[in-house]
Amino acid sequence: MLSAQSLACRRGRRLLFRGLELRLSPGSIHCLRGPNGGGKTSLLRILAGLSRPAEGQVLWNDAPLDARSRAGIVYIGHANALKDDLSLGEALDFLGRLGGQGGDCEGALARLGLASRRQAPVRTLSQGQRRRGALARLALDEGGSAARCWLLDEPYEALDAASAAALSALIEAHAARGGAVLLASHQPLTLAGAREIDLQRWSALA
Ligand SMILES: Nc1ncnc2c1ncn2[C@@H]1O[C@H](COP(=O)(O)OP(=O)(O)OP(=O)(O)O)[C@@H](O)[C@H]1O
Repeated sequence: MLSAQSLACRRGRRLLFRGLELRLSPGSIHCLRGPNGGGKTSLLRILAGLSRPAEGQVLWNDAPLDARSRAGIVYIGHANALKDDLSLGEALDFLGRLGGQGGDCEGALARLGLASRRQAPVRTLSQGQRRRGALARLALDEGGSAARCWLLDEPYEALDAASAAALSALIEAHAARGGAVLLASHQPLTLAGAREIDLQRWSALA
């Protein structure tokens, strides 16, 4: 599905990693590990097509990633990207449309335990509720036909135990449907069939 060949990443004057090889196949779950500042966010952004690598390339089904194939990727970064002035339902609907996801917003919010907050302005939500709202985008994929690749940056941050369990269930179900998932996390995770990728293997930092 999504793969990387000989990737190198430079931030400012520092080379973070080089020679990175990666293959995210349908049905796979990978957990990206590495120390603070090691380049996990930088790698996810490169894989999502949001920034360019210093060397190497990102491939979608063995062809260079382009605007069309980027539609197959759902990237959820540190920022939740929910507009403060919209209601949660409107903000999710906007994000879903922008990402070419159809899906049922009401059902997606219910999956993350946010059904009762659908009309609430985003600005009135707690940190954990905003994170859950952003992650409800993943539930929009549930009825979709195309198996996408999810790139998630610290998705468990700020989640309570019930929401973390709901997220794990979404990730495992997505992989079972033939989707691929790469998530960066510092937390110990128990996701069925997940493999670890240690970014330090390609580190160029002294
Ligand atoms: N816009 C930028 N300009 C220059 N350097 C940057 C920029 N953004 C990030 N960096 C640097 O790149 C390095 C890697 O940052 P990145 O956010 O990818 O790490 P990370 O592994 O995700 O870290 P964390 O575990 O703390 O989230 C850090 O040293 C950071 O200071």
